[in-house]
Amino acid sequence: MTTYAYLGPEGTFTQMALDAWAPARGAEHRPCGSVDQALTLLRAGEVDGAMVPIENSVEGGVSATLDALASGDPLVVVAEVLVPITFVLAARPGMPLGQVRAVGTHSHAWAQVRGWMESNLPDAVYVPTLSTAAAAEGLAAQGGSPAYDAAVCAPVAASNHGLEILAEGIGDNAAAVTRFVLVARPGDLPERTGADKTTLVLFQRDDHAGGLLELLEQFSVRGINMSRLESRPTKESMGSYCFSIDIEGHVLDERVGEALLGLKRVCADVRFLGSYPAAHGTAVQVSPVTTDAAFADARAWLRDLRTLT
Ligand SMILES: O=C(O)C(=O)Cc1ccccc1
Repeated sequence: MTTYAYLGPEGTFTQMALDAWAPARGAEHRPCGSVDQALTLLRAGEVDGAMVPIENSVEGGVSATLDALASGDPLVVVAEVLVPITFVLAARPGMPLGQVRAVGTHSHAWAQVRGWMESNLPDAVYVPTLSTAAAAEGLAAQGGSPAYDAAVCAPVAASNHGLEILAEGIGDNAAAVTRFVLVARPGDLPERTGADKTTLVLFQRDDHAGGLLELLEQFSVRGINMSRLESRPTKESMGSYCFSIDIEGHVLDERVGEALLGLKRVCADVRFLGSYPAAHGTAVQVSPVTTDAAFADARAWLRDLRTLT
């Protein structure tokens, strides 16, 4: 049976993403305490895949995931799942809202309920936890003096632990969506669907004027749209960054292959983090001058030139 690790414990949004992608009936789901733990199990060959959060429509990239994928033994994204996010504030039965002094949750959840907290619990202290469900679990398990009085979590995490809901729908943006990725060890490439994404991490050769432009023009001249661009410190020295990028297209698309060749020339390193079907399923718009056929025609023309002269 296929085994998947995920950011647990039970009741996380990550578990919802994994359930949506691979229902637990047909696969083993193994909860992990952190993104790093899930990826370590995967790298060690103890699980076949790992579901981890990568990006949120309100708070942006999940640094722990981006950094863990950018270094270490190579891993690749093989699928993405979008999950709409709804938060509740939950506490042990009998705790009134007015007595909540400290709130435990995941940093991305806290960032998404800041406005509600400011209006309703302006003096509440934030206590970070490794996931929203870990906050709910910790609250239920704690003895006499809990580190926090309430948890921001999914409704299912509150009910799993017999917590009472003090407020629901507390997210500042009702349309918030989090993007999760299923990561695997490099192996079979997901098939090309025409609605694909490719994830890359680019390391610059050196710091110079127009350096980022030089990387991005590799996409632009080949008609490739980017759907995410983030700079992350390489952790080597102050001011040293790599770029974590999602583009539209599959590594088997000619225009993507050509862009990768260009990047390989101008970058110190290019880390390929996979090509996989985009969750939205909408076919990538390709201009007539960047289709596979256009690249093949141009290559045939050059081949002829070289053999004729
Ligand atoms: O903590 C969770 O439940 C997670 O799955 C990570 C997360 C946290 C906040 C928003 C989306 C995902």
